[in-house]
Amino acid sequence: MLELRDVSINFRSSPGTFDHGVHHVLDRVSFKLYENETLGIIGRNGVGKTTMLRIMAGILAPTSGEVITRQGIAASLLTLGLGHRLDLNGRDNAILSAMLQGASRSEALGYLEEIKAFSELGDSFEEPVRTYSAGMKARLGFTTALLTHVDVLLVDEILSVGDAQFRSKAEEAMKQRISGKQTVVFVSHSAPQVKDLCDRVLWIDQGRIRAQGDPADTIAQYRDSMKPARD
Ligand SMILES: Nc1ncnc2c1ncn2[C@@H]1O[C@H](COP(=O)(O)OP(=O)(O)OP(=O)(O)O)[C@@H](O)[C@H]1O
Repeated sequence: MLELRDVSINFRSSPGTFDHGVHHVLDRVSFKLYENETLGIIGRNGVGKTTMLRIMAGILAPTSGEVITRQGIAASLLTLGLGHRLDLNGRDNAILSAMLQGASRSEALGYLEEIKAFSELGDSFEEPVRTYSAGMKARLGFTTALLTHVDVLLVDEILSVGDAQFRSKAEEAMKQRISGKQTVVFVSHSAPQVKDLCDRVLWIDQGRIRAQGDPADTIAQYRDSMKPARD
């Protein structure tokens, strides 16, 4: 339902750096995302996992290559720490985020009570988001994205925040969503979460797909690559 074909992306870095001001992040990456699958993306810090999600969401355009989506498919990026208007309260932020993820205004209003209940924000739901702690913002962001319906859910490291109680509730809700008819791309540094939630895993290294396939096998290869070499 979504395909990356020979996608490369370069960012401009400060002039005078060793790479002459151009930072090559993804280098001719190709893969297909199939309907209803949960695809995990793993790799070291800074290899381009978030960048890949942003390309799939249509937020970033690749330098070269194509992103092919079936007509009418909406992909939405579920990420934390972005997208809140600090002057607005939780309720208005939830409406705004739901609409940015493709919901109509009436659909967004229809999700509100469920978002308020799941996020456990209580009266704070009516308070400006600038008064929220990081964990409260995370609850609001996660819940809004979770309860808004999208064709492809792109999940960036969101199951690693919040307190232990909310984290396990969030993970459970995500599992239920994944086991239903939902196509998901999941970026995480947590091997147990990736093994538990994903059907297939891509390992990104030095701009390319280094390995892909069964989650346990791919994670094992990734881990082996990080072991210090012995002579
Ligand atoms: N808008 C941008 N401008 C310049 N460089 C960028 C931009 N966005 C990302 N980068 C660079 O691209 C590289 C990949 O970043 P990205 O956030 O995709 O990595 P990641 O694999 O998700 O990392 P992490 O595991 O640490 O979250 C990094 O070196 C980052 O500095």
